[in-house]
Amino acid sequence: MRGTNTYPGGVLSVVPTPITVRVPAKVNLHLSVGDSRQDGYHELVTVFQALSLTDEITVRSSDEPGIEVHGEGSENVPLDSDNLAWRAVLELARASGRDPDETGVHISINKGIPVAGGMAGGSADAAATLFALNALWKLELGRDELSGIAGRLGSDVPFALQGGTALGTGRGERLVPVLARHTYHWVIALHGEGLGTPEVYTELDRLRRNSDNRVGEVEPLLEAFASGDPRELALLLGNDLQAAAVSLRPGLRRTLRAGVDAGALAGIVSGSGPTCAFLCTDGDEAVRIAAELSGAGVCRTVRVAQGPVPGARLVGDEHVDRPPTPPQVHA
Ligand SMILES: C[C@@](CO)(OP(=O)(O)O)[C@H](O)COP(=O)(O)OP(=O)(O)OC[C@H]1O[C@@H](n2ccc(N)nc2=O)[C@H](O)[C@@H]1O
Ligand SMILES: Nc1ncnc2c1ncn2[C@@H]1O[C@H](COP(=O)(O)OP(=O)(O)O)[C@@H](O)[C@H]1O
Repeated sequence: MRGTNTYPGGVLSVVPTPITVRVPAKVNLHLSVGDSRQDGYHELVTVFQALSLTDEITVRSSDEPGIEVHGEGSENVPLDSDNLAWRAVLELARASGRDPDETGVHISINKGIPVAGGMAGGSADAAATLFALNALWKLELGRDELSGIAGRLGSDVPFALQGGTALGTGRGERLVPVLARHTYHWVIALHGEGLGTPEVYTELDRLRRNSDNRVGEVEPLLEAFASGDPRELALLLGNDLQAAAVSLRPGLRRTLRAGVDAGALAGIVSGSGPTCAFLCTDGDEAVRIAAELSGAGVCRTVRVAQGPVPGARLVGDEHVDRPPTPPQVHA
């Protein structure tokens, strides 16, 4: 359902230099969760891929600061300092010596990424806001500085800045790009009600007291990018959080089965779920499988997506090459 959510109810009186940034959703192709750390986080080894489901964030200076959210699921997005985009404004203000109470920024978010779906939509909005404000405030912060600030906002935020395909370690915030030259085709099955990330990690800890099945090593998956064959990749997808998401939402089992029955090479819960992602042989197959899945009654709606796509970037600037990237994990 499409919606509009506005705060604090004002039509803007000043409209200088709006900056619009497009930012992608992610899927974890591999998500290996270690034990719980002292700080409550889990040590991860993950492979992120950025997908062509995107949010658009428009940031402008305004004498009526605030945030508005439009699009799918907007009614479930907070409009106060709980919004990750707003937290990004405050964090960047502090980091650049501004008064967080006097930012004079208005943000408009157009959601295309499912809310609370395990596709890191809130993190994407935070990353896009950092990227946009770096331009609006002419801060000229480099990739590493922005990424450091992003990591303080959430484990998934640095990846939304970077995009592409990347190996994430630590909480998921330490990234190394992975060279994945080929395009992969996905069907994404969305559910009406989201799952909370902390709840899913807690459920995994609970399940592990009785049985401790973990995904294998990440290296075979990294090697599979060389051929670009989705069949090879499909055999290696794995997510430790999947069992926990399915335990909390048993209906996901049916969704995963229906995608594979419809012809997907493999299906996986995306991150903490409940969104499911299905890898397909090619774009035509993805369209066909999406049509079949949407009639199967196992999810709210479906999308077709491709990956990898770039991270946060200015709208209108999509074809401008980025600076050279750091060393790659796989050539
Ligand atoms: C599971 C993943 C997989 O990429 O994403 P989602 O599927 O939710 O989008 C991430 O680990 C989510 O990252 P993100 O949503 O940024 O989480 P954060 O805000 O940093 O943390 C929210 C909560 O998740 C748990 N958490 C998160 C990351 C991590 N490595 N270990 C954890 O245990 C903690 O309970 C933490 O308080
Ligand atoms: N800009 C935002 N977009 C979406 N959700 C947000 C945003 N800011 C804060 N949230 C909150 O974060 C929660 C998780 O949302 P999201 O990042 O979309 O999912 P996930 O963590 O499963 O990938 C939502 O339930 C919502 O309350």
